[in-house]
Amino acid sequence: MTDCLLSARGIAKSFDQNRVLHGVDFDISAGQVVALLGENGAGKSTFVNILSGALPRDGGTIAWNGAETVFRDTRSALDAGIIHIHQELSLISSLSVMENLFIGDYRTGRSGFIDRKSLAAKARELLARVGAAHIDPRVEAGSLSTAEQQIVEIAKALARNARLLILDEPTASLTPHEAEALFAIVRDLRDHGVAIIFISHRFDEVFAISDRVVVLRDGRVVGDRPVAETTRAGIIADMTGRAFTFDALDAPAIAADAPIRLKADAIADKGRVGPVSFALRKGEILGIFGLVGAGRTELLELLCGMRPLAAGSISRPDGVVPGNATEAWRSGLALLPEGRKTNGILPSLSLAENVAVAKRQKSSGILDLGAEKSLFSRFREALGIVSEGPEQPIRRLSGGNQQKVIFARCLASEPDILFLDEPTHGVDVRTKADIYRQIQDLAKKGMSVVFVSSELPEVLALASTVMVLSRGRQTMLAANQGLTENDVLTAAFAQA
Ligand SMILES: Nc1ncnc2c1ncn2[C@@H]1O[C@H](COP(=O)(O)OP(=O)(O)OP(=O)(O)O)[C@@H](O)[C@H]1O
Repeated sequence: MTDCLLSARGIAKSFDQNRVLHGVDFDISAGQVVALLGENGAGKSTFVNILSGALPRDGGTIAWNGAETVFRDTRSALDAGIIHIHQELSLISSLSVMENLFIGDYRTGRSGFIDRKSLAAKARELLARVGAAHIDPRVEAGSLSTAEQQIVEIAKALARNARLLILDEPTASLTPHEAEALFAIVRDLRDHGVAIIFISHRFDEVFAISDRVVVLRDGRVVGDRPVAETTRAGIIADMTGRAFTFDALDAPAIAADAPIRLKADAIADKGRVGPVSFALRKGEILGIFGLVGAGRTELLELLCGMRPLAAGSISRPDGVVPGNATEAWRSGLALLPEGRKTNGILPSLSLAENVAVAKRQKSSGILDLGAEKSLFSRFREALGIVSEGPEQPIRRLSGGNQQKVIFARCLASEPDILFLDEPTHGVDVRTKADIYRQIQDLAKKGMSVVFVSSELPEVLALASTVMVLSRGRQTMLAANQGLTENDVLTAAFAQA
């Protein structure tokens, strides 16, 4: 390619004995959107981390604008205009949104002090460009939801002069509406000559936005085609090495006389969510949908005792309503939180320990090493966790595999009610199907499940009952029989 902005040849990388990239060739031109696809652990993040200077390579060359280059660190890649937005967001929670947006690039006024007024105005302009005018640039970044933080990260990239933008799962916690707003920005950047590498496990998005599709399998490029010459089935076959069909799911109906496991009566917190009322029955799968900021995560936290109730009441047949996370696990509730890096993984612990931690808490700390390992092995097989073994530290796993470990932790505690906040965040297509099947099997065996998802097809495929929140208010609670995407979206935009 002559007009290549970046051309990588023979990129190789190992972690200890584990060879992760085996000579990857990759080209991208200005104004092109290339989707980089592959199963969890295929090497996508490792490859883009090398491009953005975050990881050194063991072999191969990178030409930037035709000249061979070595980006020794992220700073030098950043200076060249390579901006990498990671799967796990990197805003500094204690700083305001605007400080995060212009970090290292504060403008000073005539007095030499930071001109906060012009900073705020510029921040508002950027946030408006990414469809997030509702975010106040003066609030702490840590007070935003994961999805809102994702949007701020994109705005932050706009604040710099991106020439190559790497988006690693940018829409994982965005609803279709926000994802569409993001794509409008991506298209706009592309039309202005920015090259974009887009990593996603969502095929619709790949087809909606990419010019070319590159597929990695076990650290090798196994497909590199214009998007017009690819099909979903062809990509999946490249990714997995075999044809793969996604069995249609049928959302289980719930008997009206199934016993109630949890009842919420007009519950609300101090302003972000409520009033919400519902009764969750044995074997029921309640899917909660809503736009970013609708209060979905806050509702799960209220139900698990991790956020104080300001109004209403929660009741369970055994009378136990937990007041904190430990009580929740002990009383038979399990929560898979949103944002696995901040709330989910215990980074310095092994895989086996990460899986066993909740079960251990439930059984008052008694679980020996052998039991932990066999617990891990059971879930490794069921969920296809790609790892070197039970003692590997979790921080060394790919993002999607970390998500599977946290899911395994929830299942291992054998809860009565499983709360899942974006359970398939960063998970590949085959594992997604495995997770859906597991959730349905568990529900058939009597477990009740409450899950939040930004993927509307996921909600409609899995849930027996659908709840929609709009700006914290409940705008729909209906059996999932004959519901359409349009019904749910209408409720999500309703002004309750
Ligand atoms: N810091 C590390 N130390 C050791 N091994 C690592 C490290 N980072 C990644 N790996 C290993 O490299 C392999 C590729 O991981 P990578 O994160 O690049 O995959 P990925 O394709 O981005 O997956 P996902 O879709 O789950 O994000 C995995 O087997 C992972 O365990």
